[in-house]
Amino acid sequence: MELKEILKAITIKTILGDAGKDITGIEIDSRNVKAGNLFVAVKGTQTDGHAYIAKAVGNGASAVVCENLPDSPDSNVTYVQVADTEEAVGKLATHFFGDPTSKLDLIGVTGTNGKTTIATLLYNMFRKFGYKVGLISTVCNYIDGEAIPTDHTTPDPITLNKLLGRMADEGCKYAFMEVSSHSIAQKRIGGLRFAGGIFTNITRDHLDYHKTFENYLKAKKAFFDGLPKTAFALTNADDRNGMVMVQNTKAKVYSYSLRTLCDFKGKVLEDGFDGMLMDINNREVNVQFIGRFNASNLLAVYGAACILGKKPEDVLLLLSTLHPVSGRFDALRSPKGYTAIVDYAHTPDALINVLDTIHEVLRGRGKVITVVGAGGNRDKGKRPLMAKESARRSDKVIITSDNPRFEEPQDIINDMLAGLDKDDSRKVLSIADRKEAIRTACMLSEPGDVILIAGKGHENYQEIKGVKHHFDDKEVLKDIFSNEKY
Ligand SMILES: CC(=O)N[C@H]1[C@@H](OP(=O)(O)OP(=O)(O)OC[C@H]2O[C@@H](n3ccc(=O)[nH]c3=O)[C@H](O)[C@@H]2O)O[C@H](CO)[C@@H](O)[C@@H]1O[C@H](C)C(=O)N[C@@H](C)C(=O)N[C@H](CCC(=O)O)C(=O)O
Ligand SMILES: Nc1ncnc2c1ncn2[C@@H]1O[C@H](COP(=O)(O)OP(=O)(O)OP(=O)(O)O)[C@@H](O)[C@H]1O
Ligand SMILES: N[C@H](CCC[C@H](N)C(=O)O)C(=O)O
Ligand SMILES: [Mg+2]
Repeated sequence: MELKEILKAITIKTILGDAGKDITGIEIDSRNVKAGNLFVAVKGTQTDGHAYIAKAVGNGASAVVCENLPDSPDSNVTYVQVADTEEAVGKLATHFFGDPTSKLDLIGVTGTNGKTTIATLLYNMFRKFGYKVGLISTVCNYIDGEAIPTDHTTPDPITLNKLLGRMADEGCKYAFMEVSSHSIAQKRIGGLRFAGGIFTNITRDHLDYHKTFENYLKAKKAFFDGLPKTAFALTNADDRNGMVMVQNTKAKVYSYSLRTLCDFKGKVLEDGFDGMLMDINNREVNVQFIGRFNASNLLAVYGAACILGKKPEDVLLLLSTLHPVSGRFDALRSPKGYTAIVDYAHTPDALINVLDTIHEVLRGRGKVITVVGAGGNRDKGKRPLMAKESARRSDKVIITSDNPRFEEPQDIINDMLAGLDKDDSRKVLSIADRKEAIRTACMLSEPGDVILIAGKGHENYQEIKGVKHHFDDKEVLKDIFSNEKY
């Protein structure tokens, strides 16, 4: 695409050099620049992209968008000066990749918890409706059936627009996407035109980055503030900040709730480890999900599908066929009659959340056995707390290994054990071999009991000293179940 065509997407201050040249790609990382690319210099959290302009040119960049023009410009390169490169990059990228959100409906999901669940369920549901659909999520991205691995919840603006561009080219009608607070604050979603936004909930998280809860909330709210009039904004009325999120949006506001009357109102009529019976807008539906927070997620999915024009009865029918997202409160029933739940909970808060939900459903009718470890070379402060919160909410805890990375598994286990007082210690044992730990939990379980296997969820590996060894909690369980006598 011609440089001057790309530049139509933004307001420029100065231009130095030829604007008629053909641009072969856009990059924000000098290390990825190839011949004929446009390099956009962005000020980051660690360093300033302006320091890498010469490197980008060395790698073949033929044009540069920047806030400060270099002192000694290269005569073969076109320099474009703008007020804010972070603001410009999304707009440039989306224009370069064919303005994908003018061709498909993009729905963003934001909030502290439930983004992956809701975005993935909407993706699954709309595929079942017969559409080609895209998904951008923490676990994996999809262009209809094609899986594309990811290492971000919301990718950088170049990767994101490239993905959306491919989705549009391949005929996707919808794209469902997780919108992280980082991506809003860093304008990774700049230039995208959303057809809808969904808010789940907000609790303390990511304060290392946002510094205060107030800033974190503002980042989330900015997403709704930026939605166009044509979009919908679906919010959770049960969250104390649910209505704050949408108070300044131009979008059409809808709400969902398990407590108050609103557009999409739900109630849990019966719950068990096989699923729930819910009432949604006065219709009953059986769903294969466990726990009140999933009832809330399902309401968001139901609401969004109805707003997107699907008939409530068709939506409910599909809702009943959906399965939990892999490793998110993923329950397996053993032949012996106990339930094992694989969940990605890898923080004290998430463990509290999951264990409290288990007790809500169990209502004292069985024991809870938790198998948990903590990752190596990551936040050490959470280790003792993870052990303590697990012990407080379980009849038995088996402390084991997660991804030890470059640490010794037993050292990590010892850090966890340090969080236990005398009473807690009585119900805790440690088995470093994760397979053995799961096997022991199964052996200790009786019909009606629940085992929580926490921390690794969908991960299918165990990372030890730089090598990822195949390991899958669910596979281990299935193997144990197949040899179980009942
Ligand atoms: C703290 C943070 O969010 N950082 C993100 C940010 O990078 P940054 O601002 O730190 O970049 P920087 O290293 O200071 O560099 C500044 C600029 O110089 C460029 N550069 C740098 C070096 C070089 O040699 N050449 C060069 O051109 C960089 O490409 C960048 O454009 O912008 C980059 C591009 O978008 C992101 O990849 C990067 O994510 C880092 C790796 C990260 O770990 N982010 C996490 C915290 C994150 O984004 N998480 C959220 C939520 C996760 C969840 O809870 O679900 C997510 O959406 O994934
Ligand atoms: N609506 C909810 N409210 C509270 N907790 C939830 C909710 N939905 C899911 N959870 C819990 O939070 C965990 C993460 O869920 P999910 O992956 O859907 O969230 P996310 O917002 O995508 O998180 P991330 O920030 O890691 O991408 C789940 O394992 C589950 O235990
Ligand atoms: N993305 C998170 C998840 C970690 C999950 C856990 N299994 C671990 O390895 O610590 C992290 O890197 O902290
Ligand atoms: Mg997620």
